Amino acid sequence: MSETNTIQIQEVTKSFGKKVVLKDINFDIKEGCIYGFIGPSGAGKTTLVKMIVGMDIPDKGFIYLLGKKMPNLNILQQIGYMAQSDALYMALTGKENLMFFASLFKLDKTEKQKRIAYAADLVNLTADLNKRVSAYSGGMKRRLSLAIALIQNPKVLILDEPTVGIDPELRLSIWTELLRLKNEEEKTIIVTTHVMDEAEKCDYIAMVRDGSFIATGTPRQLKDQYEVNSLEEVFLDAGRKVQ
Ligand SMILES: Nc1ncnc2c1ncn2[C@@H]1O[C@H](COP(=O)(O)OP(=O)(O)OP(=O)(O)O)[C@@H](O)[C@H]1O
Repeated sequence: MSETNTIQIQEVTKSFGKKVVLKDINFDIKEGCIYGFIGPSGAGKTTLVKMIVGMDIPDKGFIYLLGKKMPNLNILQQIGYMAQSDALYMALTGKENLMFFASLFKLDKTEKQKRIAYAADLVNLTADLNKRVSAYSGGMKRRLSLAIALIQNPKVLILDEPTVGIDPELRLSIWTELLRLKNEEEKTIIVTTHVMDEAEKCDYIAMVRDGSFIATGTPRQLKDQYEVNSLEEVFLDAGRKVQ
């Protein structure tokens, strides 16, 4: 693992109307590590990842990704983003969706074909690639969205609840692949999740509640610090302390 910061979040605050959704967040994300943003619905996870990707702008503070202040269109090729709701072309087939998104990036023809085959295989969609997306189940659409996030071989992967609606077997194989991408290709990965056993697989965790990071560290550090055996207990204890 390198010590380079791929993402720096500095004093980020964001409100919608009168509601402060993120309060003065400071956090560094190191290259080649998996980070989990864990927290209940409405905690502010999606708002934060959207600002990291550059789809929204902080009211106060800054986000730097690969040394560039976000938002920055020039580094979109380096960011694979999987949103919480699927943004797919329903009338097109899975393959056509992958081809469309691949065409947004600078990839030569052979590379494009290779990436499409790799991404489809990873999410177990190869056999269904010629079906229209309108005929896909919810889980298949999530899997296609994940394949799209990987299509241009980005350095940074930002995945908003990537395994919701995905069966346990495929969930496991997706995690195996995320760990491989980290270990062998030094990808930096952010995952938001409600699932504590997924949090255990992350190198670092930020527990988010009411717009603040209430606890951060490795899973081991957090359990030791709170003297408990599970991340669920850490989350509950950390939540009680800030009340
Ligand atoms: N565009 C918006 N306009 C107004 N309020 C918003 C907007 N986007 C998010 N919010 C509010 O900001 C808060 C944080 O939402 P966010 O989607 O970031 O939470 P989350 O932690 O990702 O939750 P979930 O796990 O349900 O996705 C919520 O109260 C939400 O209603």
